[in-house]
Amino acid sequence: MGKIFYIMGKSASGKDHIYARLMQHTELNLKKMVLYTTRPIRDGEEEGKQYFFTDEEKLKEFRRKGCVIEARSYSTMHGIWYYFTADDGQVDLTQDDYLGIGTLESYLKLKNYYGEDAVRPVYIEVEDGERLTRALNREKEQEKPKYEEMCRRFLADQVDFSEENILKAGIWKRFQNVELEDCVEEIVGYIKTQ
Ligand SMILES: Nc1ncnc2c1ncn2[C@@H]1O[C@H](COP(=O)(O)OP(=O)(O)OP(=O)(O)O)[C@@H](O)[C@H]1O
Repeated sequence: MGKIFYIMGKSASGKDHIYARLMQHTELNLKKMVLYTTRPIRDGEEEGKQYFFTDEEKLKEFRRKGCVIEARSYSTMHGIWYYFTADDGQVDLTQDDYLGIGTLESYLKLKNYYGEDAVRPVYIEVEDGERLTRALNREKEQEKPKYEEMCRRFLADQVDFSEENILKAGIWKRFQNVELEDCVEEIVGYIKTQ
């Protein structure tokens, strides 16, 4: 039976970078599990790579078909952004292992949908000051930096990823992203034992 390795962590903890590095470890044979979002694409992102960039109409269509596994919305400085996971035929756990990225809430919904044993958490942590520095540096490189949105997410994450919520989700293992390569190696070791 295949597993879904699900990367979680606060904003700018390095999820996208870790995801990309794990996909390069071809010996793990992980397939992509790509979420949908209605947020605008950022410079450097590609359709179907970080997300499927879509609109609310598509979300409604998936809802009508009954294949939305989880959906969440954020009231941002730029309007409401939706993120959702749909059972769109991507995942076949009889065949493969998958790698996904999400929130604590979506992790719980995935476990509910695919079964407790099918979903394994990969929780990434970075010291807050360092993480804010990384977030700011990343934002500065954008053509149109969204500093207010960056701050909103930083504050919202402190609530969404509170210690209480992490423990409630049953997450006991955390991977520290100090040096990216060391962190990736540790996760590779963990995946191989699952
Ligand atoms: N170990 C590291 N050392 C230094 N910088 C890092 C490290 N890991 C990631 N970064 C940098 O931190 C920034 C955030 O990384 P990334 O975009 O992967 O985070 P994320 O968790 O996917 O963020 P978000 O949830 O906000 O999209 C990037 O600019 C990346 O280059």
